[in-house]
Amino acid sequence: MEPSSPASAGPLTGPLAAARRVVVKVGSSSLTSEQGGISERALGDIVDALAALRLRGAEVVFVSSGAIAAGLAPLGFARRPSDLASQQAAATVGQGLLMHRYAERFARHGLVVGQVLLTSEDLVRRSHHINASRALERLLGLGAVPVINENDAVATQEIRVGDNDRLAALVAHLVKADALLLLSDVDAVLTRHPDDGGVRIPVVARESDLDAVEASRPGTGIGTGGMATKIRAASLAADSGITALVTSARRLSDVVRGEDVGTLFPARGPRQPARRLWLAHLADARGSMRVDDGAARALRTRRGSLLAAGIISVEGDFTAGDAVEILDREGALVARGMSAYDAADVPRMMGRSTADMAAELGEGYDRPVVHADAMAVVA
Ligand SMILES: Nc1ncnc2c1ncn2[C@@H]1O[C@H](COP(=O)(O)OP(=O)(O)O)[C@@H](O)[C@H]1O
Ligand SMILES: N[C@@H](CCC(=O)OP(=O)(O)O)C(=O)O
Repeated sequence: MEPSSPASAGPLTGPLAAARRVVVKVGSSSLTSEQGGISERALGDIVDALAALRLRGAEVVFVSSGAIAAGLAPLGFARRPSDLASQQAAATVGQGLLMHRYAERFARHGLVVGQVLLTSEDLVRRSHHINASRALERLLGLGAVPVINENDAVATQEIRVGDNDRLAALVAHLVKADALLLLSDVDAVLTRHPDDGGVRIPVVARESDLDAVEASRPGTGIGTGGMATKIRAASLAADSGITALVTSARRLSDVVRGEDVGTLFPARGPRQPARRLWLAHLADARGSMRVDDGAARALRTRRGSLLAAGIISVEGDFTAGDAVEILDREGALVARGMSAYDAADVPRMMGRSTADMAAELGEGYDRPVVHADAMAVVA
């Protein structure tokens, strides 16, 4: 079948209007049946809707869960095992099956897919981050649809992102997407679980719009995070300048047509630099510094740099360039940032002005301990 041209499909409208690049994440619950196994029909509908999105001129990056769920039945598991090794085994089988189906179905629209399996290391380490981004850019440049999942077969507990909603938000940032769609088996974020009579929240413009939302009850047991991980991921995207929409996979074609469905998290503020997002959401803090009230205020209200004069104690064994947590007197997190000095250097700098430090400690001690550009202040 020949695909129709983008022009004939018409431009995107609604929340996706003007979106040049869209990350779409589909959860396991939308791809597999409760008995396990891939639902051919659901998968086919999703791929057709993604192809329609492409034909309307948007580049599509597809984050697909479902590897573990799709691998259960072939390996004889009656339900999702709780141990990591069995989940890894199921994922190796299921991921192959899923990719086979995707390649086949996208080909009907003249589209080629490329599998990209990531671990948190690929996103956390800045050098890997750049590698992943380069590969994805090239794939998109060649007109292919990247199909992304966590590399479950090798992702141990320590290096696991663990939930694909978060993975999708991080990927959206990585590829500088304009929009993120999180698709599940429920049409929107509701005030509470659908079985408890939840009603749709159409827009989350600020955190307080979620005050009345109860999202802790899990879904079917096929997916992992429930609504809570979607809310966190959509908020992460919106905070870093990417509009997010939470709806069901069934409504994807309505979204592509510009209909008012799901829960929209409009982008709040400008796109964040990669380093700040890394610090805020990914970096593994190697230590902490407690600061006095004046320094905590300067960071929180003026987004200033952390000077040695405001530091009252230091903990951990970090070296210059490591991420550290900056805590106020009471121990509440103020910011995360990259220390310009080793932990061992900080005690003799504490309480001194930058000018004194340079005069008394010599060359190399004339910089703030954490520069504002290398810091993400916690909202
Ligand atoms: N406030 C809520 N609004 C919508 N769904 C909710 C809410 N609280 C809990 N849920 C449950 O979360 C489920 C979606 O999460 P999950 O099953 O993990 O999906 P996925 O596999 O798509 O990631 C819904 O099917 C629903 O049962
Ligand atoms: N990487 C795992 C999915 C993890 C996950 O977050 O699942 P889901 O809640 O269905 O999006 C898999 O492919 O099975």
